[in-house]
Amino acid sequence: MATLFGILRRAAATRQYWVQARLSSTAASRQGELIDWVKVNGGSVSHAISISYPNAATGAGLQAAQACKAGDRLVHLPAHCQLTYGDNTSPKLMSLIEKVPQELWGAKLALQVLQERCLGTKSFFRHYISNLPVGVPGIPLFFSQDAIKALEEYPPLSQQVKRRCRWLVSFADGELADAASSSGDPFEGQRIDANMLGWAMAVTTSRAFRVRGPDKPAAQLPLIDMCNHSFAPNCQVFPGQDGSVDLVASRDIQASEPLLLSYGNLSNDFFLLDYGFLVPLNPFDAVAVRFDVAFFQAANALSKQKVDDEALDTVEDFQEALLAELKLAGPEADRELMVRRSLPSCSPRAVAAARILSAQDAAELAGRSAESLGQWKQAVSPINEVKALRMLAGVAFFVLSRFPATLEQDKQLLAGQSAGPLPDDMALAVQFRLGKKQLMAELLHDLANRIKALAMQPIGRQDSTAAAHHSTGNPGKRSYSTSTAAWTVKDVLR
Ligand SMILES: C[S@@+](CC[C@H](N)C(=O)[O-])C[C@H]1O[C@@H](n2cnc3c(N)ncnc32)[C@H](O)[C@@H]1O
Repeated sequence: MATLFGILRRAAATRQYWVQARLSSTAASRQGELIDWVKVNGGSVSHAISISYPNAATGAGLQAAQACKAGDRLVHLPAHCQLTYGDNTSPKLMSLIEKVPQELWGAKLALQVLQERCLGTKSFFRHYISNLPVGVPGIPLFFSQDAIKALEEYPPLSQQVKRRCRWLVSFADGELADAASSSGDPFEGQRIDANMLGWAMAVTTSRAFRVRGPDKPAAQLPLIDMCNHSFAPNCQVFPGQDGSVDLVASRDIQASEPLLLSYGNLSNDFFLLDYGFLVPLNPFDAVAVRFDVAFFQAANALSKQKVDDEALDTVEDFQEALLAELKLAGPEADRELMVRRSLPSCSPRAVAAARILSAQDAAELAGRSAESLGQWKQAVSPINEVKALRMLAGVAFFVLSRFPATLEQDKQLLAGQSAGPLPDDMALAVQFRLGKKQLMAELLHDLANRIKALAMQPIGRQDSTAAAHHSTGNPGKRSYSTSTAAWTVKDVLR
């Protein structure tokens, strides 16, 4: 692994990203050639758009050279101008593409991109290929060892990076080396190493479109792929019946506004891994938490739960059954819980699990489906809710405390207070993990607010039913008065 990061890192350092803050005359003429290439090959490019350089961080982009109206077609790209694989791919290349696992869809397309690159001036796509960035340094495949180490604070991402690296090395050393030494080499006699394959994969994951659905091969869309990302886009891409693709203004656009597409409602894991950038305070960011009954129970203890702790020491059959319904227990369990930035979507399964594990007996949850237990508005009872919220807060606290560096330490690192200015890859890695900590801190804050809000409410009639049950059905446990509002949740919080 060390070797691969070393190889990719050295390669990134010796190459210049072609997108500079200012447009060099060579780059400008190459882009002019790309626009002409689209036009002479049956496509169209509206005179209302041009290539721009918004800033060094985003690289090049498209912008409106003149005002455009909603619905205006800005680029039309016929099917044969889209770089993809399929019927026209040589059998030798196709057999390599088929050996790539489905989840690495970007690597399948990367092999076709590499073939075009190796064909050089003989390639139909030469104007597109010569406009591609020669490095995508924000993508973690090209990170230094230190930056990878900084990412290891959040294993769900660092493990994916390492898996990709391992696959790149083994595929390049195995399948690609074999292909090079056999007849009909698809790469014109050029040896494709892990670095070249890594470059091509970074190019495809950061620029490919899957407009025809996830089951169809992805495609590079020349020119259209120069649109940068925004969650408030002003353009959309539409596939046509004949295989063509259009870039269309989705609202009126003023002159000199950038043309922006949404790459999808993605978490920062995807933005970093596939595109090499992060969206600060990304509303779709998420933290993966592995569900484990013992972990939730320990979190509960950590939150200093005072009421009925003994009920939480074991998992009763009714709880096990509901957890299995949520696929959090049993042979088909999927224990990954996603905690998302917006609290209402803080993993309904996590909310349900906390309510289930906080229930004192089966009667408390009678008539409730596992699904309804995951909806914030469908609390079991104020008392159960406080216990569940405290459990979730304990989980959030646990997750936060497991990060080796604190939120404050990361902020100091980014401000250059600890070790001076960080190299770009380290800054990205620290920003990424800081985002996860901020998300968990926001969750903790929101849970605390919910607990406080509950504490202000008297327990009403609805809860007195559950309270009555506990007072009669569980003689050993703390008894609740059935008189309306005799209890407030403040009592539970003591
Ligand atoms: C599809 S390409 C867009 C064109 C690209 N900027 C270029 O120079 O050719 C996607 C790449 O653009 C950059 N990018 C796009 N949107 C961005 C954003 N909102 N913030 C930072 N970088 C962005 C990232 O480097 C990403 O990998």
